[in-house]
Amino acid sequence: MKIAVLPGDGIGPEVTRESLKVLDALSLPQLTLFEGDVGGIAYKRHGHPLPSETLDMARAADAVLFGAVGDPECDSLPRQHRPEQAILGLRSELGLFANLRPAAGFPGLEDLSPLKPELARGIDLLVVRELNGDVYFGEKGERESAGGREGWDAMSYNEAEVERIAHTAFRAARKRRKKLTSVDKANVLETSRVWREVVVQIADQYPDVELDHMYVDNAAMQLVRSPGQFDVILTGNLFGDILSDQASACVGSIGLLASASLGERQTDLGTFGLYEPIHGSAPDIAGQGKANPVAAILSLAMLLRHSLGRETEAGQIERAVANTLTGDIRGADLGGTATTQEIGDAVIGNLKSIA
Ligand SMILES: NC(=O)C1=CN([C@@H]2O[C@H](COP(=O)(O)OP(=O)(O)OC[C@H]3O[C@@H](n4cnc5c(N)ncnc54)[C@H](O)[C@@H]3O)[C@@H](O)[C@H]2O)C=CC1
Ligand SMILES: CC(C)CC(=O)C(=O)O
Ligand SMILES: [Mg+2]
Repeated sequence: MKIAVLPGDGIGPEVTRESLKVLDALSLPQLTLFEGDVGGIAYKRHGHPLPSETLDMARAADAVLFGAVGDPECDSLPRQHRPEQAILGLRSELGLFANLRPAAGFPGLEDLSPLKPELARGIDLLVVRELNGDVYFGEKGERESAGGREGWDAMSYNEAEVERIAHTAFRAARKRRKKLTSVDKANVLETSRVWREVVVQIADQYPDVELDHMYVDNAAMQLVRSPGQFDVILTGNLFGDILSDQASACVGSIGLLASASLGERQTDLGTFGLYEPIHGSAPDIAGQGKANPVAAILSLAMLLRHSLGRETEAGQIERAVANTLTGDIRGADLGGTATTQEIGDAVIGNLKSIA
């Protein structure tokens, strides 16, 4: 079992450290970890945010454990050298087109959600976000216009791209409550019109899954008005990025939500994938011990489940996190005073009493 560990920038190394402590506590046999530079730190050390050694290391592994990238000191670099290009590059180079972002209310945290407790309690959804296309990967540039410099980014989805992510979402819905909401902006965007037509075609193969469609503006509103109505949300790269951050706040904090980015490659152990918290490098709290490591620790659980075939250990970590959150160990994001390290230690303590 080979895991490439890419901690990255800001709070990335801080939360990844806690995940690695949890992994260590599991004492899994035949596990080899490789650590690589990625993001702003990689640019500063190697002149590129995604050095070829890092990409090769990720390719050679069974799974990638990723922290976060992003560094204010790099914000004015040309786009190809910005830290964010590293995560975009990993997603596209590794063919990771399906981003799974589960969001479920944690018992004991209902009062910490900005929503009413009864609404927060009802959240149990999965955002299935397409990760290799959309406006993030379209042509982009700057040109002269009558109004001065004009920035532009092309948005597009082709049928094949929509088909494969739609299959992922329908299959996920089958294992859950069998309800799929496809979120688009088909009343305005050609990209979304093709998206919706393809999703409708694919739905024929999943008659047991109830499909509905929602415009993204309405979806953003419904997510705070009545989040319990959602089971699986299928959407594109941009809308999925935004809606999943919003879902995290509904649950209580962006420091709680994990993600798996999967493609088609199978290994002897499972599906190759990259696992990361949904949050970024949070430079505003980096180096202060204020980062909540739960999202990173739950990302490790997803890694064990999807890429290493370790469902038992994944479930144990999830239970240990849930038990920790029902206790009184809370980080600053949840109104408490526990440090990143203290939260990680508490999860390990709970894990030891479960495993
Ligand atoms: N996958 C990645 O590596 C991502 C990288 N970024 C990058 O991260 C940098 C910062 O971006 P932001 O828009 O500020 O998003 P962010 O997700 O880093 O932070 C947003 C807010 O949430 C808080 N926060 C985030 N994670 C937290 C945690 N684990 N515990 C407690 N509080 C937490 C931060 O302190 C901040 O106030 C940028 O350079 C951005 O491009 C942003 C999103 C994803
Ligand atoms: C940093 C961006 C490239 C993407 C992002 O915000 C995300 O994937 O959540
Ligand atoms: Mg994001």
